[in-house]
Amino acid sequence: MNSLKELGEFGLIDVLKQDTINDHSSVVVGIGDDAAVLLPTPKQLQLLTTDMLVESVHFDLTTTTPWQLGYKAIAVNLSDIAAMGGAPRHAVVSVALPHSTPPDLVVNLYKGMKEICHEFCVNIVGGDTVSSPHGLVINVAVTGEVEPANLVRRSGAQPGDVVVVTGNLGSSAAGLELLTAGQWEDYDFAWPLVTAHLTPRPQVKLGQLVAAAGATSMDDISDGIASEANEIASASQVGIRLYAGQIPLAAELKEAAAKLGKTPLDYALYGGEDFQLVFTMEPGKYAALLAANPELPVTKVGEVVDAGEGVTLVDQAGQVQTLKARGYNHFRQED
Ligand SMILES: Nc1ncnc2c1ncn2[C@@H]1O[C@H](COP(=O)(O)OP(=O)(O)OP(=O)(O)O)[C@@H](O)[C@H]1O
Ligand SMILES: Cc1ncc(C[n+]2csc(CCOP(=O)(O)O)c2C)c(N)n1
Ligand SMILES: [Mg+2]
Ligand SMILES: [Mg+2]
Ligand SMILES: [Mg+2]
Repeated sequence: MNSLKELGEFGLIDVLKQDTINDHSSVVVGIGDDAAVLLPTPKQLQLLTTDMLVESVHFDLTTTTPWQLGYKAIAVNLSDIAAMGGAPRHAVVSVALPHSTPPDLVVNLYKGMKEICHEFCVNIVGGDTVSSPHGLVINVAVTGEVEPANLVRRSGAQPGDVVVVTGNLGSSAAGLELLTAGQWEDYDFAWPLVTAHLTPRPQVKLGQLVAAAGATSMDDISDGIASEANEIASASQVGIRLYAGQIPLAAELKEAAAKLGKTPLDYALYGGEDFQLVFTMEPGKYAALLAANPELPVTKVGEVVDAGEGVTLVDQAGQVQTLKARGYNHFRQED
């Protein structure tokens, strides 16, 4: 397998299609026909989402292995299914490959995808393979299922609800900066941050759990909590008040931020790509959720308030400032 030219489009697909089905019971036809044929679970709502990763915009092949890229391409999509309270089921994967791409790179890309698909019982049931004149592009679309009663949208937050996040925030953005700066291997604190950036774990189990526990709105944190809080506030027609001192930060992020000359909060609020979840819930239900699951990796970071208050951040000194949606934006560099 020396080059894509020798292998050809169809030779490559033949290699890639091995070990792509993890739940045979829901796939009638997988890779190999004009369309996949799937058996949905009766009475479940179908979810469908897609996210694309573009070389130099979302990843740099000098700091990301093909395996890690494959893992992340699926993870970012599973994260959107998690944010609806659903279980992921099937994926289609499209790749645009420069002519010079070594076939091994594509095989390793698929190994990373197959690993996370196996972990979350997702089937790769199709895709598309094309050539690209400039850089590698990978687009994934994923289906999921959710019981109608457990569906969580961005639009259900109510004044009085608590605002809660899973995991820690800001690690991924700091990891990206360490990767870009190079020589991150010299620092003990770098590994968990770099890992958070390269191979984020989608919070599928937690998403389903908090959905069943009565979350009123939910979003995954792809562009930064400042951006997602504004999205929930606008979809729900409410205000949101976040407390800077309550945002969960990894100990390693604090060390890295000191080294990189920024505050950890900058990464946490605006960094993006954490792929944690932010959700809102009536306080009594949140207390019951914590009582039943004392070890749950969740942190209350704020409250839902009336729309008139807008989206604000209360700093450690009690000062209130407007929290702008200053997360990652592909076309705009916000202030
Ligand atoms: N080119 C497009 N055509 C149609 N719908 C789109 C397009 N781009 C985005 N959308 C839709 O707009 C909404 C917001 O998309 P967005 O990509 O911001 O959400 P997300 O996937 O949760 O975030 P991220 O891409 O940062 O992970 C979604 O409903 C998405 O399906
Ligand atoms: C090489 C390189 N440069 C910059 C970034 C940062 N970055 C790219 S997209 C994005 C937000 C989510 O994207 P989307 O809204 O498309 O899902 C972020 C924070 C990166 N990961 N790699
Ligand atoms: Mg998207
Ligand atoms: Mg999302
Ligand atoms: Mg997304």
